Amino acid sequence: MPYLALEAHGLAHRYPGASQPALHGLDLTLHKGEIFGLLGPNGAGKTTTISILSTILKPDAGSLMMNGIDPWRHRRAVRRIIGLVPQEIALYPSLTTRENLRFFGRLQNLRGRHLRRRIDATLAAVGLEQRADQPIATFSGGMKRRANLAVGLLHEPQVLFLDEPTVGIDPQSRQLILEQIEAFRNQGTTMLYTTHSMEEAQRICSRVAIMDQGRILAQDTLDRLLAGNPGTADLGELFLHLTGKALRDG
Ligand SMILES: Nc1ncnc2c1ncn2[C@@H]1O[C@H](COP(=O)(O)OP(=O)(O)OP(=O)(O)O)[C@@H](O)[C@H]1O
Repeated sequence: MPYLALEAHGLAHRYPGASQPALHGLDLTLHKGEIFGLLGPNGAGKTTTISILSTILKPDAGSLMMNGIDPWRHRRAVRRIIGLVPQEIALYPSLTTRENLRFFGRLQNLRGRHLRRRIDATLAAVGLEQRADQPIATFSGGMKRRANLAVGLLHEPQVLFLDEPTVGIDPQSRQLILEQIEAFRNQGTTMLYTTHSMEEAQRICSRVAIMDQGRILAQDTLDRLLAGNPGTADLGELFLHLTGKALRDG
């Protein structure tokens, strides 16, 4: 039985004023050192799940353990070991990459020489050393995505949540980000990754969950999911079979 980096049971959430819950009793496990793909059409509940797992949003019901720690009782300790790369670019456009990293690093209580070392290491990890002192506003979409990724890595999280980190970028930047994500996995980082791309999920994820309308419909290795659903040749067909929708509908 692999060591679990994260264990969630029965997570439920309804946004104020919404007629339907965004999540209905979701169960999810992350094995230490794996890339886990969370797939679903628009509105399935992927971002809501990530918001709860990264302790930004409190669920109405359910339990969550992260590396054996209850994040609701020990939020500060848990926030030291998790990182979040949000779907929206969350950077100050008029500041340089280095200035953004310094600002967010201080928010994470990194200081002095350690912060400077982490900024240099993170800039190298995302391939932005040469652009470190240029304002984010001058960057291409792919470079902004890489800078966004850098912020999530600054404090060397053990568990990293990535919400569509390759959305809307050119194939070269996408390739670079996927290679970086695989490199973090090789260094032992556990990752939960949301995407609309079946090619990406097939390439980098050891296990996937397919969700729709706030529910997980299936969760396993790709091989076992395909074996358990005869007649489905790949992830796209499995997704269509389970949800009645094409994977990329947005
Ligand atoms: N702040 C909010 N207030 C009210 N409803 C919300 C809010 N955020 C999300 N929702 C609703 O909750 C449901 C799940 O949304 P969520 O953003 O988690 O889906 P998603 O799978 O991440 O979608 P996408 O692929 O479009 O990012 C949707 O019906 C959405 O309209």
